[in-house]
Amino acid sequence: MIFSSEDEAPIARDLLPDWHAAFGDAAGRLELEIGAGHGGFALAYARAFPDRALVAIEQRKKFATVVAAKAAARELPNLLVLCGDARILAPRLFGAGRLAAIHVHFPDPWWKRRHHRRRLVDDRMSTLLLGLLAPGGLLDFRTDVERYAEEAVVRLEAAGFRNEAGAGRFSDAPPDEIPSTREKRYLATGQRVWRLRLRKR
Ligand SMILES: C[S@@+](CC[C@H](N)C(=O)[O-])C[C@H]1O[C@@H](n2cnc3c(N)ncnc32)[C@H](O)[C@@H]1O
Repeated sequence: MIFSSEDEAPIARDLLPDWHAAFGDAAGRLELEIGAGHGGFALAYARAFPDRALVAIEQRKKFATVVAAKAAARELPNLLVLCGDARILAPRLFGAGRLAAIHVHFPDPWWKRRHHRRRLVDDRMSTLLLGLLAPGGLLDFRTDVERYAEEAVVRLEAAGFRNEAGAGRFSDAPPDEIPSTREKRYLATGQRVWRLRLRKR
């Protein structure tokens, strides 16, 4: 597991992984999930879309190990589960404009003000996510925390994303949406989920 709040090490861009060697043709549509948790989304998404490749990063080793074992048992060659801090790993794994989509579902809200800097979607991360996406690429953000959703939409639009639903607005669930582990619970209880579907211009 990798922990670092500040990481200024130079990025060896010539050492980025060869995703075509790892995934074959599916690497033509390479996607990232950040904070895969128990893997409900990653496992179902990889099965539903065998022609897409998904890299799922989860910082908790226990979770990442279990999801990776399930991916192997279910024979999902288009899913790679990695353990570490996505803020540090992502720029070392993907070149600029390499990703077709990034999925961030129910990131930890870090309620206390002094913990806000640990929030996944801050200005630095917004710029990083935008840079990793190809033009037209999708940022699929879901949260159950209204305040986080309101802050994220402002921050991400300011970073340069185009909001599919219109500026400042949230999206409905697309009919073919694949729910994450946590989202399945909310679909059962009816608890509201705020969704952002944002595009790189
Ligand atoms: C509230 S859980 C949601 C899990 C899953 N996305 C879902 O919807 O069921 C948030 C997850 O993100 C992981 N996480 C938080 N920050 C992370 C980071 N910087 N890099 C990778 N994983 C992270 C946590 O360990 C946790 O498993």
